[in-house]
Amino acid sequence: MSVPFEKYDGAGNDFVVVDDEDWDSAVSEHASDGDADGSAEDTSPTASRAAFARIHCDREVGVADDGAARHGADGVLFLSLAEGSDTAEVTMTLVQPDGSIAEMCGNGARCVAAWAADRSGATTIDIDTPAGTRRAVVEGDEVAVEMGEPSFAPADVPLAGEEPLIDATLDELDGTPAAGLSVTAVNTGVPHAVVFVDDVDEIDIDAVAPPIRHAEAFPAGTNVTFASRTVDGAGFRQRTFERGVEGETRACGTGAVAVAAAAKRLARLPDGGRGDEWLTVSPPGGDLGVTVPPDGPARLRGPAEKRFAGELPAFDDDRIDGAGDEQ
Ligand SMILES: N[C@H](CCC[C@H](N)C(=O)O)C(=O)O
Repeated sequence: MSVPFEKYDGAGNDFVVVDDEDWDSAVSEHASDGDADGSAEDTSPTASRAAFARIHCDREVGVADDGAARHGADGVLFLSLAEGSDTAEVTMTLVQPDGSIAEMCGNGARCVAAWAADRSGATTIDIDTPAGTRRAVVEGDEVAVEMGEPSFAPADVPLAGEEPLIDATLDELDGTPAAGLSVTAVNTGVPHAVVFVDDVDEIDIDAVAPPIRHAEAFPAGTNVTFASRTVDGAGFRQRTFERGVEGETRACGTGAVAVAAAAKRLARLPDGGRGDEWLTVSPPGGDLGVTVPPDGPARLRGPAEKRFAGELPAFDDDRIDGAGDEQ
């Protein structure tokens, strides 16, 4: 039983894209064919989606690009497209490599818009996410997407404490590789702990990020985004250790917005900016543009490209069951 997919990426943050209709017919065929072992996990779409994501996002043995140079993905985008007259509407569900569902994904949303434009010809796309509906506009090979208003409120991030974390050190990090680092906690659709450093290239992210990612200060966990000013001072370099990927990604859209929002809150924007100018934030995978205006939603802009298409086993029971059992 296989399911068609397309591989997209936004500045190297890459996703397997599956149309919900294709997934649902694979699920119902699988159940009716009696392939299912009869357990709820085997045919329940949610559990099966998690198992599908675990297997095909794996960086060692997951989906391979044409040259098999790179395996896996930063998540699976399950999409449902409704076409209007000159706009399109897409319901987006991002299942991450650990099987978790993320409330929002900035680069994923931009890839969703490119996918919808490729299918419908529309250039304005409304994307329904668990974090709310976000409007995207496709402009050539770039996509700009509204990202809502960043929030530092403890209830929004969310935080365990009553006070916002603004350039704050966490006692619980003492004795860990993250000891002494200051974090600024902001929700840009998902939680981010932003850490400004002198040079992001000097960070041992796999050692320093996990103590913050799992800190008790963040009851829902958090993504960990490091930022340093570019040499010319006009923008920021960015590196993000992502919750749900449990590792560094080549780009993170909500992370780029978090850098701009935290820089604005800490009066670190270039030339004392108010945030309504486009700010370049540069993760390893490519440049992103961000605005964080005083009176409206943040916006994220950058490339979103289709790389290749194919078919993947949806319910290869020998492999999926194993993955499902790990839950
Ligand atoms: N890992 C994130 C979701 C994906 C965010 C990132 N890929 C982006 O482009 O915003 C989380 O679980 O909060």
